[in-house]
Amino acid sequence: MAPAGKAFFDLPVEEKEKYANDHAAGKIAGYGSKLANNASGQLEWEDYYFHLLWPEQRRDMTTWPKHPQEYIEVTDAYGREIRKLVTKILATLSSDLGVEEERLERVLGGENLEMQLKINYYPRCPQPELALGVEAHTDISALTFLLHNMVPGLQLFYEGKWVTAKCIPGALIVHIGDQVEILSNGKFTSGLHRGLVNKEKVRISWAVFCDPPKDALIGPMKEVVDESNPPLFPAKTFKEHTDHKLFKKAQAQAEAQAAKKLDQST
Ligand SMILES: O=C(O)CCC(=O)C(=O)O
Ligand SMILES: [Fe+2]
Repeated sequence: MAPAGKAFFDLPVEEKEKYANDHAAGKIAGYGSKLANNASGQLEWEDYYFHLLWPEQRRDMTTWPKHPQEYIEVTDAYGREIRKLVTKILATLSSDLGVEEERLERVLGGENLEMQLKINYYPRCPQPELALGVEAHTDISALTFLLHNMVPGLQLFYEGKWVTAKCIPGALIVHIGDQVEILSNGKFTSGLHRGLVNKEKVRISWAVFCDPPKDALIGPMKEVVDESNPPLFPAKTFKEHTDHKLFKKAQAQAEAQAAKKLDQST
């Protein structure tokens, strides 16, 4: 799957632009480019490709790249393997929480559980200290599965500092996302992480986000809440959780911009 994904980004720009997304028109799937200042004033710089991978019957194949030729077949095969792994991991996490094995998968939508693929392409950056590929965040997903092209750049915030993830050939990195943190009432935590750009090499990562359907109600599960463990999060639909997070991000950006203006005018 990795060579097929990389080959897409090696295509001429005109070819890639045929798959361009259009957020303003509500078309979120496809090829996109990000060059923006984040809330801390650092430049975010990456290209990406985003499309739905699961459930199979909801895929829109017009949003999947047709070049390279093997893209669809290998990405489909990868998606099937990840889907099986999702069931296994959710069963293990459910057992750890002392609930039935199927419990987490069921609240996350069961058959309707979604997987979105995002391929991140971080260009070489001559001054990597001035730019970030993806700013510090936790994933809004339930789980995230990450593969990358062995160029270091993924960092996790651990015990008060940024730690660079090791590059282990063939290893799959699994993140707990916000939805599992909420369902477990904080027993599992959604890890803060970021993606750095590299001075010498292009970095590519493949993230599969495993999400509940938009209308699924996600709150701390009743089995993990009691008098001494009151709910730490309000129950909301996945869409409401997403909108809230986007709103807070936009607010932080606006505040940072305002502070910068004030700074410049004094
Ligand atoms: O590039 C990476 O390793 C991380 C990307 C990431 O965190 C994301 O797309 O949510
Ligand atoms: Fe992430």
